[in-house]
Amino acid sequence: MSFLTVDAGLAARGVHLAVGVAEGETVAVMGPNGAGKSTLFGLCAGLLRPDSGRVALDGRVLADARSTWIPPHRRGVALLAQEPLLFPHLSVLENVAFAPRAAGASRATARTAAEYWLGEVDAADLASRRPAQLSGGQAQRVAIARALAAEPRVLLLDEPFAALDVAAAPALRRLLRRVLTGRTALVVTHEPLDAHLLADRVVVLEGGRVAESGPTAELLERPRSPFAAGLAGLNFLRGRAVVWGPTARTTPPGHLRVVGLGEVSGTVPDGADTPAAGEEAIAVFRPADVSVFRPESAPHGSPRNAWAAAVRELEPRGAQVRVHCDAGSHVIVADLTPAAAAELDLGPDVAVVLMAKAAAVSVYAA
Ligand SMILES: Nc1ncnc2c1ncn2[C@@H]1O[C@H](COP(=O)(O)OP(=O)(O)OP(=O)(O)O)[C@@H](O)[C@H]1O
Repeated sequence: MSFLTVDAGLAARGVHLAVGVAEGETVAVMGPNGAGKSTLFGLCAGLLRPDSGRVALDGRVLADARSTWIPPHRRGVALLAQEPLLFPHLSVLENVAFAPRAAGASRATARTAAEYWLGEVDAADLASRRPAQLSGGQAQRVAIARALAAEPRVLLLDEPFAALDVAAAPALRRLLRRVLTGRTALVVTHEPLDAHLLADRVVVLEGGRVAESGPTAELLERPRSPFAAGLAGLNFLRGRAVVWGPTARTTPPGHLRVVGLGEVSGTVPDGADTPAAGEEAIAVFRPADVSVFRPESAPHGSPRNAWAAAVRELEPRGAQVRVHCDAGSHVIVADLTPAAAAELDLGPDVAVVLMAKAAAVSVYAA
């Protein structure tokens, strides 16, 4: 059983989340707006009460839909908000000492603890300042020290870099990497890089449910949800695996039928699960591996995937042009050079044929 176990729902929000976190594990929580990230934190921190299921920490139920309710300050769960919420009238040291004081420590013990944690976040020299005299990055470090001074068993960080300017983020990222090592924590982030640097594992939420979970690198390489595919910058199609004939053709070995698009051929990557016929399967491919043709000049009889599509919009993207296309009921994006986009005279509503070699399409079981 996990150290922190959430298997809890809030019907009014259409949310039911099942998430387990091992002791000492840091988990990145990702997902689009409204996916349930804040609800997950609220359930853990004691800001929301589940109306089904329960939340438990180290075998002790923190909240359930019936009678159990441990109040926030007795859970051993610290929530760090996007904005560092420091008491404006207290010094930095007093802010950090507040947590041990509230837990019953003597003034001297609380002060010693505060000095220790300020040292841990490289903010010892800020001890006598007021919050108004801190930069955003400094205030966030102090807020982290305060959260840690409460000696929480679980730390919840809600987009810790959201309120920081880009210049302050790298130092805080290094700091968090250090303090999160071996700590039980959940971190909401929109950055795959932060998931990779700070967390052991990613949980992706979509529509109030856990869509997928796994090590960051694996999730980006073989996403199983449209959201994770978006993070990885990949086109994503979901369908059912098909096997042709009594002996399935083996090159290319992966085929799936995608509703609203047709058949897609790809290759099962090493280490991925080959889908059985009829099973749900996923195809992903890079926008750079999609070729765009005008219908009249599209090559025929090629073994590639070919989809009739219409350009929806063009988007400049660094040295490339990203072409968003409607192909059946799906959106497929292709990256072209500006010269190629100009030569094809692409624009909204222009009819095109999109092609992708089976070797460039990864197919695996959903
Ligand atoms: N106070 C509220 N009352 C009712 N429903 C809410 C409330 N807050 C959020 N919801 C709903 O609960 C669902 C989950 O929302 P939640 O805020 O947990 O998502 P989120 O992943 O944190 O989103 P964001 O990235 O926008 O912060 C959504 O359908 C949302 O509309």
